[in-house]
Amino acid sequence: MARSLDRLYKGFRNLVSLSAMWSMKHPIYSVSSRSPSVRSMAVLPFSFSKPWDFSLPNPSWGPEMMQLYEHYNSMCEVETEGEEKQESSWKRLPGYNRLLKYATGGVYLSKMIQSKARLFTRNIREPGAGFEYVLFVNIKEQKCVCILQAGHLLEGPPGHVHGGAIATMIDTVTGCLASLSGAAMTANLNINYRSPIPLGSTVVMESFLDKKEGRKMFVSCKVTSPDGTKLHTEATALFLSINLNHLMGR
Ligand SMILES: CCCCCCCCCC(=O)SCCNC(=O)CCNC(=O)[C@H](O)C(C)(C)COP(=O)(O)OP(=O)(O)OC[C@H]1O[C@@H](n2cnc3c(N)ncnc32)[C@H](O)[C@@H]1OP(=O)(O)O
Repeated sequence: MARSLDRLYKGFRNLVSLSAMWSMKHPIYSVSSRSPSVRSMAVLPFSFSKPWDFSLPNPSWGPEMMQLYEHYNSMCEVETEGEEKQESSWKRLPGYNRLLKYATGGVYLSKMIQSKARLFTRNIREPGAGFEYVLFVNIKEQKCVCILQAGHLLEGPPGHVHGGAIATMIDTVTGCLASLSGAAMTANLNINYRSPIPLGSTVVMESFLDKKEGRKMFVSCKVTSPDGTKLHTEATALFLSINLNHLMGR
């Protein structure tokens, strides 16, 4: 089991480099089926034989979501300086509803639960209904950007996004950043909600690694309107890198 978890995090790191390859060749939803690390990392939300990459555009994405996706996706392309080509430090992270085909987890999980487990933010099948998002990371700058379009199933106050849904996404974005160099868990998350997010709207979530002290990673996150003029939410988080046995209840 510990080995499987290790594969999960290695796989997550692989995704960073794989995503660049995919973004260059997608028709929408196409995913290389040749990579064994990808095949082993996801189960299907639908009856397709390939893992479904939720981070690629679908018809529910509005113009702002598409525009921002294209903006950041174009930054992931290979940069050319004169004759020289160099890999961009931006990568799009593919998004699956499962990180491993066969879940691993605490020793208390039954096989039945494990087989049904799904990533919280990727378990709504109807396009546009829940969390529509795509993550981009800049490894050099230790920065993560998420473009989020919040669907109608995320309602909290009438017509606006639930604070828990916003917290979920902040945890996801900061968590991705903190996990780039290995397994990490949220120890602390502080959120200031500054202005409500209308349902159906698109927001930009930017996360930075502020400080690293041993196992501790201090990460901040800001949620704004696409043009950056409206601040919706601010957060700081503490992540602790963990030994994978920690998740095995040992
Ligand atoms: C790749 C997929 C992308 C998806 C991303 C999704 C990301 C989602 C991330 C999550 O949601 S994780 C789930 C929510 N988090 C948890 O369930 C964590 C539950 N808590 C724990 O498991 C442990 O408390 C934890 C691993 C966080 C820390 O336990 P440890 O035993 O490893 O640490 P320890 O208690 O020894 O503390 C180590 C240091 O951290 C400090 N510390 C620990 N918890 C703290 C806290 N809450 N606030 C401030 N400091 C804290 C602690 O004081 C100490 O400081 P010093 O070294 O300076 O003495």
